Amino acid sequence: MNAHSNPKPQQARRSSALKGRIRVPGDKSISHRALLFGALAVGETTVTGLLEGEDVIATSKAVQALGATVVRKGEGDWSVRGVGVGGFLQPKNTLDFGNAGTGVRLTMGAVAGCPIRVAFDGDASLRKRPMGRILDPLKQMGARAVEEASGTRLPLVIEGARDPIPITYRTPVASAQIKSAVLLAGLCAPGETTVIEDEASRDHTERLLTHFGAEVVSLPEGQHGRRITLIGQPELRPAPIVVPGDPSSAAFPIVAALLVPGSEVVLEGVMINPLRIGLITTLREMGADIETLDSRYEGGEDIADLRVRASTLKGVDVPAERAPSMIDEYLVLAVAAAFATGETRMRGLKELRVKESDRLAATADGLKANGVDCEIDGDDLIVRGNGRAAPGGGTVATHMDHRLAMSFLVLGLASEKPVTVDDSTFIATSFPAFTELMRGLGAELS
Ligand SMILES: O=C(O)C1=C[C@@H](OP(=O)(O)O)[C@@H](O)[C@H](O)C1
Ligand SMILES: C=C(OP(=O)(O)O)C(=O)O
Repeated sequence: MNAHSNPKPQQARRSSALKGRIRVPGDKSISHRALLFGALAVGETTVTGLLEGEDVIATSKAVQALGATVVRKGEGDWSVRGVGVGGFLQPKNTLDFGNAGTGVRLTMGAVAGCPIRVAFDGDASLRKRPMGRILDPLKQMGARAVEEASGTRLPLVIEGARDPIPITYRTPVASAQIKSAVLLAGLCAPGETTVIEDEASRDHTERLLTHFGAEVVSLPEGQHGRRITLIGQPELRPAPIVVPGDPSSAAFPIVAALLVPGSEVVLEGVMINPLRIGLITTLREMGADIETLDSRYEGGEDIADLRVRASTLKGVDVPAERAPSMIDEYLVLAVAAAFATGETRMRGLKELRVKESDRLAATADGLKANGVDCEIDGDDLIVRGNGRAAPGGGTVATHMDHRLAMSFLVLGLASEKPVTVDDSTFIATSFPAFTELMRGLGAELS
Protein backbone atom coordinates (compact mmCIF):
# COMPACT_ATOMS: atom_id res chain seq x y z
CA MET A 1 0.00 0.00 0.00
CA ASN A 2 1.18 3.52 -0.65
CA ALA A 3 -0.28 6.41 1.32
CA HIS A 4 1.35 8.80 -1.15
CA SER A 5 -0.22 8.20 -4.50
CA ASN A 6 0.53 11.72 -5.75
CA PRO A 7 4.26 12.45 -5.85
CA LYS A 8 5.11 16.02 -4.86
CA PRO A 9 8.38 17.30 -6.31
CA GLN A 10 10.23 19.91 -4.26
CA GLN A 11 13.10 22.24 -5.11
CA ALA A 12 15.86 23.76 -3.00
CA ARG A 13 17.92 26.75 -4.14
CA ARG A 14 21.01 28.50 -2.93
CA SER A 15 20.10 30.31 0.29
CA SER A 16 21.59 33.16 2.23
CA ALA A 17 22.94 32.46 5.74
CA LEU A 18 20.68 30.21 7.83
CA LYS A 19 20.02 31.70 11.27
CA GLY A 20 17.93 30.83 14.30
CA ARG A 21 17.07 28.31 17.01
CA ILE A 22 14.99 25.23 16.32
CA ARG A 23 13.78 22.12 18.07
CA VAL A 24 13.82 19.01 15.91
CA PRO A 25 11.04 16.43 16.33
CA GLY A 26 11.15 13.59 18.86
CA ASP A 27 13.38 10.62 18.19
CA LYS A 28 11.76 8.09 15.88
CA SER A 29 13.38 5.02 17.46
CA ILE A 30 12.27 6.01 20.96
CA SER A 31 8.79 7.03 19.77
CA HIS A 32 8.08 3.59 18.26
CA ARG A 33 9.36 1.92 21.43
CA ALA A 34 7.39 4.23 23.75
CA LEU A 35 4.14 3.10 22.13
CA LEU A 36 5.06 -0.55 21.86
CA PHE A 37 6.49 -0.94 25.35
CA GLY A 38 3.65 1.17 26.80
CA ALA A 39 1.29 -1.34 25.16
CA LEU A 40 3.11 -4.16 27.01
CA ALA A 41 2.98 -2.49 30.42
CA VAL A 42 0.12 -2.89 32.87
CA GLY A 43 -1.52 0.52 33.29
CA GLU A 44 -1.05 3.94 31.72
CA THR A 45 2.20 5.26 30.25
CA THR A 46 2.36 8.95 29.38
CA VAL A 47 4.62 10.05 26.53
CA THR A 48 5.70 13.63 25.85
CA GLY A 49 7.49 14.80 22.72
CA LEU A 50 6.33 11.81 20.65
CA LEU A 51 7.24 12.08 16.97
CA GLU A 52 3.95 12.43 15.11
CA GLY A 53 5.38 11.17 11.83
CA GLU A 54 3.63 8.60 9.65
CA ASP A 55 5.93 5.73 10.70
CA VAL A 56 5.10 6.22 14.37
CA ILE A 57 1.39 6.74 13.69
CA ALA A 58 1.41 3.32 11.97
CA THR A 59 2.83 1.79 15.17
CA SER A 60 0.19 3.57 17.27
CA LYS A 61 -2.55 2.02 15.11
CA ALA A 62 -0.92 -1.40 15.30
CA VAL A 63 -0.75 -1.46 19.11
CA GLN A 64 -4.38 -0.36 19.28
CA ALA A 65 -5.34 -3.23 16.97
CA LEU A 66 -3.44 -5.51 19.37
CA GLY A 67 -5.55 -4.35 22.33
CA ALA A 68 -3.83 -1.28 23.82
CA THR A 69 -5.67 2.00 24.30
CA VAL A 70 -3.83 4.95 22.79
CA VAL A 71 -4.98 8.54 23.29
CA ARG A 72 -3.51 11.71 21.80
CA LYS A 73 -3.93 14.40 24.44
CA GLY A 74 -2.16 17.26 22.68
CA GLU A 75 0.77 17.88 20.34
CA GLY A 76 3.33 15.20 21.17
CA ASP A 77 1.44 14.27 24.37
CA TRP A 78 0.12 10.75 24.24
CA SER A 79 -1.01 8.11 26.67
CA VAL A 80 -0.94 4.34 26.25
CA ARG A 81 -2.87 1.92 28.42
CA GLY A 82 -1.17 -1.43 28.02
CA VAL A 83 -2.33 -5.03 28.17
CA GLY A 84 0.74 -6.53 29.87
CA VAL A 85 3.44 -8.87 28.58
CA GLY A 86 1.79 -11.72 26.64
CA GLY A 87 -1.57 -9.95 26.65
CA PHE A 88 -1.85 -8.89 23.01
CA LEU A 89 -5.17 -9.78 21.38
CA GLN A 90 -5.55 -11.15 17.88
CA PRO A 91 -6.16 -8.17 15.55
CA LYS A 92 -9.11 -8.32 13.15
CA ASN A 93 -7.22 -6.89 10.19
CA THR A 94 -3.77 -6.83 8.65
CA LEU A 95 -1.37 -4.46 10.44
CA ASP A 96 -0.20 -2.00 7.79
CA PHE A 97 3.12 -0.37 8.70
CA GLY A 98 3.40 1.81 5.62
CA ASN A 99 7.09 2.77 5.20
CA ALA A 100 8.23 1.82 8.73
CA GLY A 101 10.88 -0.87 9.08
CA THR A 102 11.34 -0.30 12.81
CA GLY A 103 7.59 -0.45 13.47
CA VAL A 104 7.00 -3.71 11.63
CA ARG A 105 10.11 -5.53 12.83
CA LEU A 106 9.73 -4.65 16.50
CA THR A 107 6.04 -5.51 16.45
CA MET A 108 6.82 -8.88 14.86
CA GLY A 109 9.07 -9.58 17.84
CA ALA A 110 6.44 -8.42 20.31
CA VAL A 111 3.72 -10.71 18.89
CA ALA A 112 6.01 -13.72 18.38
CA GLY A 113 5.65 -14.80 22.00
CA CYS A 114 1.83 -14.44 22.10
CA PRO A 115 -0.55 -17.22 20.95
CA ILE A 116 -2.10 -15.09 18.21
CA ARG A 117 -2.00 -14.93 14.42
CA VAL A 118 -1.06 -11.55 12.97
CA ALA A 119 -0.85 -10.41 9.33
CA PHE A 120 1.75 -7.74 8.49
CA ASP A 121 2.06 -5.54 5.43
CA GLY A 122 3.60 -2.29 4.30
CA ASP A 123 4.07 -0.03 1.29
CA ALA A 124 6.02 -0.89 -1.85
CA SER A 125 9.31 0.15 -0.21
CA LEU A 126 8.74 -1.94 2.95
CA ARG A 127 7.64 -4.92 0.83
CA LYS A 128 11.12 -5.01 -0.70
CA ARG A 129 12.96 -5.11 2.62
CA PRO A 130 14.33 -8.34 4.12
CA MET A 131 12.30 -9.85 6.95
CA GLY A 132 14.16 -13.17 7.14
CA ARG A 133 16.65 -11.54 9.54
CA ILE A 134 13.76 -11.13 12.00
CA LEU A 135 11.91 -14.37 11.20
CA ASP A 136 14.99 -16.60 11.69
CA PRO A 137 15.42 -15.95 15.43
CA LEU A 138 11.66 -15.72 16.03
CA LYS A 139 11.21 -19.19 14.51
CA GLN A 140 13.92 -20.50 16.84
CA MET A 141 11.81 -19.11 19.67
CA GLY A 142 8.79 -21.11 18.52
CA ALA A 143 6.89 -18.67 16.30
CA ARG A 144 5.72 -19.74 12.86
CA ALA A 145 5.96 -17.51 9.82
CA VAL A 146 3.51 -18.06 7.04
CA GLU A 147 5.17 -16.37 4.14
CA GLU A 148 2.72 -15.11 1.58
CA ALA A 149 5.00 -13.30 -0.80
CA SER A 150 8.08 -14.80 -2.39
CA GLY A 151 11.05 -15.25 -0.08
CA THR A 152 10.80 -13.62 3.30
CA ARG A 153 9.20 -10.34 2.31
CA LEU A 154 5.93 -8.69 3.33
CA PRO A 155 3.04 -9.38 3.27
CA LEU A 156 3.33 -12.23 5.73
CA VAL A 157 1.61 -13.77 8.72
CA ILE A 158 3.17 -14.67 12.04
CA GLU A 159 1.69 -17.26 14.36
CA GLY A 160 3.06 -16.54 17.80
CA ALA A 161 4.44 -19.29 20.02
CA ARG A 162 2.21 -20.81 22.71
CA ASP A 163 5.30 -21.71 24.75
CA PRO A 164 8.06 -19.34 23.63
CA ILE A 165 11.60 -20.64 23.99
CA PRO A 166 14.34 -18.36 25.35
CA ILE A 167 17.41 -18.37 23.09
CA THR A 168 20.92 -17.00 22.79
CA TYR A 169 21.22 -15.31 19.44
CA ARG A 170 24.19 -13.73 17.69
CA THR A 171 22.91 -11.18 15.19
CA PRO A 172 24.33 -11.63 11.67
CA VAL A 173 24.54 -7.83 11.20
CA ALA A 174 24.64 -4.99 13.71
CA SER A 175 20.95 -4.17 13.85
CA ALA A 176 18.94 -2.69 16.68
CA GLN A 177 15.80 -3.91 14.93
CA ILE A 178 16.90 -7.57 15.06
CA LYS A 179 18.17 -7.20 18.64
CA SER A 180 14.93 -5.54 19.73
CA ALA A 181 12.68 -8.11 18.02
CA VAL A 182 14.46 -10.97 19.85
CA LEU A 183 14.34 -9.17 23.21
CA LEU A 184 10.64 -8.33 22.76
CA ALA A 185 9.84 -11.97 21.97
CA GLY A 186 12.00 -12.89 24.97
CA LEU A 187 9.68 -10.91 27.24
CA CYS A 188 7.16 -13.75 26.94
CA ALA A 189 9.69 -16.58 27.32
CA PRO A 190 10.64 -18.08 30.70
CA GLY A 191 14.30 -17.57 31.68
CA GLU A 192 17.09 -15.73 29.93
CA THR A 193 17.05 -14.47 26.35
CA THR A 194 20.45 -13.24 25.19
CA VAL A 195 21.43 -11.27 22.11
CA ILE A 196 25.09 -10.95 21.12
CA GLU A 197 26.14 -8.31 18.64
CA ASP A 198 29.65 -7.87 17.26
CA GLU A 199 29.15 -4.12 16.84
CA ALA A 200 26.99 -2.29 19.37
CA SER A 201 23.76 -0.93 17.86
CA ARG A 202 21.50 1.74 19.38
CA ASP A 203 20.47 0.71 22.90
CA HIS A 204 17.05 2.35 23.33
CA THR A 205 15.29 -1.00 23.83
CA GLU A 206 17.61 -1.95 26.67
CA ARG A 207 17.28 1.47 28.31
CA LEU A 208 13.51 1.60 28.03
CA LEU A 209 12.88 -1.97 29.17
CA THR A 210 14.97 -1.18 32.25
CA HIS A 211 12.96 2.04 32.70
CA PHE A 212 9.79 -0.13 32.74
CA GLY A 213 11.23 -2.44 35.41
CA ALA A 214 12.56 -5.36 33.35
CA GLU A 215 15.89 -6.96 34.27
CA VAL A 216 18.32 -6.35 31.40
CA VAL A 217 22.08 -6.77 31.64
CA SER A 218 24.31 -5.41 28.88
CA LEU A 219 28.00 -6.38 28.91
CA PRO A 220 30.85 -5.62 26.51
CA GLU A 221 31.56 -8.38 23.97
CA GLY A 222 34.82 -8.39 22.01
CA GLN A 223 36.19 -5.07 20.79
CA HIS A 224 33.01 -3.21 19.81
CA GLY A 225 30.15 -5.56 20.68
CA ARG A 226 27.60 -6.17 23.44
CA ARG A 227 25.97 -9.21 25.08
CA ILE A 228 22.50 -8.30 26.27
CA THR A 229 20.51 -10.60 28.53
CA LEU A 230 16.86 -10.16 29.48
CA ILE A 231 15.04 -12.09 32.20
CA GLY A 232 11.72 -13.12 30.68
CA GLN A 233 8.14 -12.74 31.88
CA PRO A 234 8.59 -9.51 33.83
CA GLU A 235 5.67 -7.33 34.74
CA LEU A 236 6.35 -4.08 32.92
CA ARG A 237 5.39 -1.06 35.02
CA PRO A 238 4.29 2.09 33.24
CA ALA A 239 6.78 4.93 33.57
CA PRO A 240 6.56 8.35 31.92
CA ILE A 241 8.63 8.79 28.77
CA VAL A 242 10.09 12.09 27.58
CA VAL A 243 11.22 11.68 23.97
CA PRO A 244 14.42 13.62 23.18
CA GLY A 245 15.12 15.38 19.87
CA ASP A 246 16.06 13.00 17.06
CA PRO A 247 19.75 13.22 16.09
CA SER A 248 18.92 11.62 12.73
CA SER A 249 16.51 14.49 11.95
CA ALA A 250 18.92 17.06 13.41
CA ALA A 251 21.46 15.86 10.83
CA PHE A 252 19.72 17.83 8.04
CA PRO A 253 19.75 21.32 9.61
CA ILE A 254 23.24 20.59 10.99
CA VAL A 255 24.70 19.87 7.55
CA ALA A 256 22.70 22.71 5.95
CA ALA A 257 24.14 25.18 8.49
CA LEU A 258 27.68 23.89 7.88
CA LEU A 259 27.38 24.28 4.10
CA VAL A 260 25.49 27.56 3.66
CA PRO A 261 28.07 30.34 4.13
CA GLY A 262 27.57 32.63 7.14
CA SER A 263 25.06 30.34 8.89
CA GLU A 264 24.69 29.98 12.65
CA VAL A 265 21.95 27.71 13.98
CA VAL A 266 21.19 26.33 17.44
CA LEU A 267 19.35 23.02 17.74
CA GLU A 268 17.74 22.52 21.13
CA GLY A 269 17.41 19.25 23.06
CA VAL A 270 19.12 16.85 20.64
CA MET A 271 19.81 13.35 21.96
CA ILE A 272 23.57 12.70 22.11
CA ASN A 273 23.48 9.00 23.02
CA PRO A 274 27.00 7.78 22.11
CA LEU A 275 25.50 5.06 19.90
CA ARG A 276 23.76 7.70 17.75
CA ILE A 277 26.32 10.43 17.17
CA GLY A 278 28.75 9.00 14.64
CA LEU A 279 27.77 11.79 12.25
CA ILE A 280 28.75 14.54 14.70
CA THR A 281 32.08 12.81 15.40
CA THR A 282 32.75 12.54 11.66
CA LEU A 283 31.73 16.10 10.83
CA ARG A 284 34.00 17.38 13.61
CA GLU A 285 36.88 15.37 12.12
CA MET A 286 36.11 17.12 8.83
CA GLY A 287 36.51 20.49 10.55
CA ALA A 288 32.89 21.28 11.41
CA ASP A 289 32.20 23.89 14.06
CA ILE A 290 29.60 22.09 16.18
CA GLU A 291 29.54 23.19 19.79
CA THR A 292 27.81 21.18 22.51
CA LEU A 293 25.97 23.53 24.87
CA ASP A 294 24.22 22.64 28.10
CA SER A 295 24.63 18.84 28.11
CA ARG A 296 22.06 17.31 30.43
CA TYR A 297 20.40 14.01 31.28
CA GLU A 298 16.67 13.91 30.64
CA GLY A 299 14.24 11.03 30.29
CA GLY A 300 17.00 8.40 30.48
CA GLU A 301 19.13 9.89 27.67
CA ASP A 302 21.93 12.45 27.35
CA ILE A 303 20.77 15.50 25.44
CA ALA A 304 22.31 18.85 24.56
CA ASP A 305 21.79 22.00 22.55
CA LEU A 306 24.07 22.12 19.52
CA ARG A 307 25.41 25.36 18.02
CA VAL A 308 26.46 24.91 14.40
CA ARG A 309 28.38 27.49 12.38
CA ALA A 310 29.20 27.37 8.66
CA SER A 311 32.58 25.65 8.25
CA THR A 312 35.24 24.75 5.74
CA LEU A 313 35.35 20.96 5.54
CA LYS A 314 38.03 18.47 4.49
CA GLY A 315 37.60 14.88 3.32
CA VAL A 316 38.08 12.04 5.85
CA ASP A 317 38.14 8.26 6.03
CA VAL A 318 35.13 6.97 7.98
CA PRO A 319 35.83 3.55 9.55
CA ALA A 320 33.33 0.71 9.03
CA GLU A 321 32.92 0.15 12.77
CA ARG A 322 31.36 3.60 13.08
CA ALA A 323 28.47 2.62 10.80
CA PRO A 324 25.95 1.47 13.45
CA SER A 325 26.21 4.84 15.22
CA MET A 326 25.33 6.78 12.06
CA ILE A 327 23.64 4.25 9.82
CA ASP A 328 20.84 6.64 8.76
CA GLU A 329 23.16 9.64 8.35
CA TYR A 330 25.46 8.57 5.50
CA LEU A 331 23.25 10.17 2.86
CA VAL A 332 23.57 13.63 4.34
CA LEU A 333 27.24 13.01 5.20
CA ALA A 334 27.82 12.28 1.50
CA VAL A 335 26.22 15.66 0.73
CA ALA A 336 28.60 17.36 3.20
CA ALA A 337 31.53 15.48 1.61
CA ALA A 338 30.59 16.93 -1.80
CA PHE A 339 31.53 20.40 -0.45
CA ALA A 340 34.71 19.30 1.35
CA THR A 341 38.23 19.48 0.00
CA GLY A 342 39.53 16.05 -0.96
CA GLU A 343 38.26 12.52 -0.76
CA THR A 344 35.84 11.16 1.82
CA ARG A 345 35.67 7.37 1.96
CA MET A 346 32.75 5.92 3.90
CA ARG A 347 33.50 2.28 4.60
CA GLY A 348 31.32 -0.76 5.15
CA LEU A 349 27.94 0.50 3.97
CA LYS A 350 26.39 -2.82 2.97
CA GLU A 351 23.35 -2.26 5.20
CA LEU A 352 22.46 0.89 3.26
CA ARG A 353 21.33 -1.34 0.41
CA VAL A 354 18.35 -2.67 2.42
CA LYS A 355 16.85 0.50 3.84
CA GLU A 356 13.80 2.37 2.48
CA SER A 357 15.71 2.30 -0.83
CA ASP A 358 19.13 1.06 -1.92
CA ARG A 359 20.67 4.12 -0.32
CA LEU A 360 24.16 3.37 -1.53
CA ALA A 361 23.18 3.36 -5.20
CA ALA A 362 20.59 6.13 -4.85
CA THR A 363 22.99 8.49 -3.06
CA ALA A 364 25.67 7.98 -5.71
CA ASP A 365 23.08 8.50 -8.48
CA GLY A 366 21.80 11.70 -6.84
CA LEU A 367 25.31 13.09 -6.40
CA LYS A 368 26.22 12.31 -10.01
CA ALA A 369 23.00 13.93 -11.25
CA ASN A 370 24.26 17.10 -9.51
CA GLY A 371 27.77 17.07 -10.92
CA VAL A 372 29.51 15.58 -7.86
CA ASP A 373 32.44 13.21 -8.38
CA CYS A 374 31.73 9.96 -6.53
CA GLU A 375 31.97 6.19 -6.86
CA ILE A 376 30.93 2.99 -5.12
CA ASP A 377 33.85 0.67 -4.39
CA GLY A 378 32.54 -2.63 -2.99
CA ASP A 379 30.59 -1.55 0.10
CA ASP A 380 32.36 1.82 0.34
CA LEU A 381 31.13 5.16 -0.95
CA ILE A 382 33.79 7.61 -2.10
CA VAL A 383 32.97 11.28 -2.63
CA ARG A 384 35.52 13.74 -4.00
CA GLY A 385 34.93 17.40 -3.33
CA ASN A 386 37.02 20.36 -4.41
CA GLY A 387 36.12 22.64 -1.53
CA ARG A 388 33.65 24.62 -3.63
CA ALA A 389 29.87 24.51 -3.88
CA ALA A 390 28.54 21.44 -5.69
CA PRO A 391 27.26 22.28 -9.20
CA GLY A 392 23.65 21.11 -8.55
CA GLY A 393 21.04 21.51 -11.28
CA GLY A 394 19.89 17.88 -11.18
CA THR A 395 16.68 16.03 -10.37
CA VAL A 396 16.99 13.26 -7.82
CA ALA A 397 14.94 10.05 -7.73
CA THR A 398 13.96 9.52 -4.08
CA HIS A 399 12.53 5.95 -4.28
CA MET A 400 9.99 6.43 -1.43
CA ASP A 401 12.88 7.34 0.88
CA HIS A 402 12.48 10.32 3.25
CA ARG A 403 16.22 10.63 3.96
CA LEU A 404 17.14 10.79 0.29
CA ALA A 405 14.61 13.60 -0.21
CA MET A 406 15.86 15.65 2.76
CA SER A 407 19.56 15.05 2.00
CA PHE A 408 19.31 16.30 -1.56
CA LEU A 409 17.21 19.29 -0.56
CA VAL A 410 20.10 20.18 1.79
CA LEU A 411 22.48 19.83 -1.18
CA GLY A 412 20.35 22.32 -3.14
CA LEU A 413 20.49 24.95 -0.36
CA ALA A 414 24.22 25.37 -0.94
CA SER A 415 24.85 24.27 -4.53
CA GLU A 416 25.32 26.59 -7.52
CA LYS A 417 22.10 25.61 -9.29
CA PRO A 418 18.80 24.47 -7.71
CA VAL A 419 18.26 20.81 -6.89
CA THR A 420 14.90 19.10 -7.40
CA VAL A 421 13.70 15.93 -5.67
CA ASP A 422 11.03 13.98 -7.53
CA ASP A 423 8.90 13.31 -4.44
CA SER A 424 8.93 14.98 -1.04
CA THR A 425 5.85 13.27 0.41
CA PHE A 426 7.81 10.59 2.30
CA ILE A 427 9.50 13.27 4.42
CA ALA A 428 6.31 13.05 6.51
CA THR A 429 7.32 9.57 7.70
CA SER A 430 10.01 10.95 10.03
CA PHE A 431 10.09 14.78 9.88
CA PRO A 432 6.70 16.27 8.94
CA ALA A 433 7.76 19.84 9.84
CA PHE A 434 11.02 19.69 7.84
CA THR A 435 10.10 22.29 5.20
CA GLU A 436 8.53 24.69 7.71
CA LEU A 437 11.47 24.48 10.15
CA MET A 438 14.07 24.90 7.42
CA ARG A 439 12.21 27.84 5.87
CA GLY A 440 12.12 29.41 9.34
CA LEU A 441 15.93 29.38 9.28
CA GLY A 442 15.93 31.05 5.87
CA ALA A 443 16.14 28.01 3.58
CA GLU A 444 14.87 28.57 0.03
CA LEU A 445 12.58 25.58 -0.39
CA SER A 446 9.71 25.70 -2.85
O1 LIG B 1 15.98 0.18 15.95
C1 LIG B 1 15.77 1.27 15.39
O2 LIG B 1 15.02 2.13 15.87
C2 LIG B 1 16.46 1.55 14.10
C3 LIG B 1 17.52 0.78 13.72
C4 LIG B 1 18.26 0.96 12.45
O3 LIG B 1 17.94 -0.11 11.59
P1 LIG B 1 18.71 -1.52 11.63
O4 LIG B 1 18.38 -2.22 12.86
O5 LIG B 1 18.17 -2.25 10.43
O6 LIG B 1 20.17 -1.18 11.49
C5 LIG B 1 17.92 2.28 11.78
O7 LIG B 1 18.35 2.25 10.44
C6 LIG B 1 16.47 2.60 11.85
O8 LIG B 1 16.19 3.85 11.27
C7 LIG B 1 15.98 2.66 13.29
C1 LIG C 1 15.97 3.11 8.08
C2 LIG C 1 15.08 3.94 8.59
O1 LIG C 1 13.90 3.59 9.19
P1 LIG C 1 13.11 2.22 9.24
O2 LIG C 1 14.09 1.08 9.17
O3 LIG C 1 12.36 2.28 10.51
O4 LIG C 1 12.16 2.22 8.06
C3 LIG C 1 15.32 5.40 8.61
O5 LIG C 1 14.53 6.12 9.25
O6 LIG C 1 16.29 5.90 8.00
